[in-house]
Amino acid sequence: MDPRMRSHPMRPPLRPASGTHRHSRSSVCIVHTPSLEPIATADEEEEEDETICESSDSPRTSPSPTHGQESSGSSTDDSLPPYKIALAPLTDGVGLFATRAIPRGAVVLSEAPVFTQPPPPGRTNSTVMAALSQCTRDEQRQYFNLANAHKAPRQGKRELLPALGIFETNALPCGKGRGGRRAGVFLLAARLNHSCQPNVARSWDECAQRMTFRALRDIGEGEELCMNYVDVLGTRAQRMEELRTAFGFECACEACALVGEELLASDRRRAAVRRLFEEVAVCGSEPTLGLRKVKLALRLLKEENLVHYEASFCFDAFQFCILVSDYVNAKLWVRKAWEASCNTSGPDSPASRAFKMYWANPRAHELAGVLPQATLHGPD
Ligand SMILES: C[S@@+](CC[C@H](N)C(=O)[O-])C[C@H]1O[C@@H](n2cnc3c(N)ncnc32)[C@H](O)[C@@H]1O
Repeated sequence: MDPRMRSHPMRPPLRPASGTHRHSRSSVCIVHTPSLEPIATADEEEEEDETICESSDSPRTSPSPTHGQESSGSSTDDSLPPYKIALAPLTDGVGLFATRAIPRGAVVLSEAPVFTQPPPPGRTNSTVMAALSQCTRDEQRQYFNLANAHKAPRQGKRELLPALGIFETNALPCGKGRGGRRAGVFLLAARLNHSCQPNVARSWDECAQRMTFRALRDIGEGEELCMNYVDVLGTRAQRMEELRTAFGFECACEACALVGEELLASDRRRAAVRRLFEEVAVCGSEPTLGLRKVKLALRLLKEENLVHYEASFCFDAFQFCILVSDYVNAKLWVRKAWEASCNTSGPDSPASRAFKMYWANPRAHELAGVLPQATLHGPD
């Protein structure tokens, strides 16, 4: 389960090194996510969307799924689920498939966990069994029909008892409880397979205690809905190794099926984006160079059909612009970051709310005007 807790890397939130609100030129540091302090707190290590509201130990909401809700302007009035469970030919089991076209940003599914568990060592087969005893017969039946990647021992990992094995195969991170970060099983979303070119993003809604799954791009009728269990910026060999170790399967996704020149090009692009992600963070005193790197990363991400990091890079570009008091372009970049964030995690996520706040008032960012004035570029 652990790798699914880190579907993509995020930098820690911006924290002034000295506790002051200004920076010397040499200490300027670009961070990939906004400081959420004015609005909310977030655990950036695992990039969860956690809005300040009731305790995450609040009573469980109904696990009945909802779907087809709106996000940032996309619209559908069809009340039937936009997915169905069907055999997934490239995997051993089933998957979720779109039953109609789903526009980018639309909520595909919103589901409460059937139950949650604390992190190990507080999570054992007995604690999972105890939680299951509180579920209905139908939920128990559905639970024991889910995939189990821990049926047999493999690669130094011991076999797990069925209840725990199913939990570790299917659970997703969902907020913090008293015992630490919790994970839960979502009976429908557990059917989402992994893709290194995912078309669905998940975000945890702390207030509603539900996981929301949104379309990362326009999805066609019949297309399989897939999220990513591990970070997808590695080369195919790195991704395969991680999936094999954690889940014991050989990834059969479109990106991993590439061969020859196409595979080499894909590996090169992903490796370059990962490198740029690191390099951009240390370009604080060279905003022109930093912005060039952001634009290159965005182009490579587009070529790879990867959407996940768009908001993050656009927010980096915003920071380069505000460093030199280019508020016109800063607003264009942070608006783009907001749009991307709404599409992946919804308008109420802490990141989306922070982007919106900086869009309204870019001067509120603590890096504003730290470097001599200049004019940079807006998005293409
Ligand atoms: C959370 S379940 C996903 C749903 C599962 N296919 C089912 O039938 O219930 C995870 C398991 O699905 C399979 N799986 C998921 N993504 C895959 C992929 N890209 N390639 C091959 N198998 C995959 C693996 O067996 C994995 O352990």
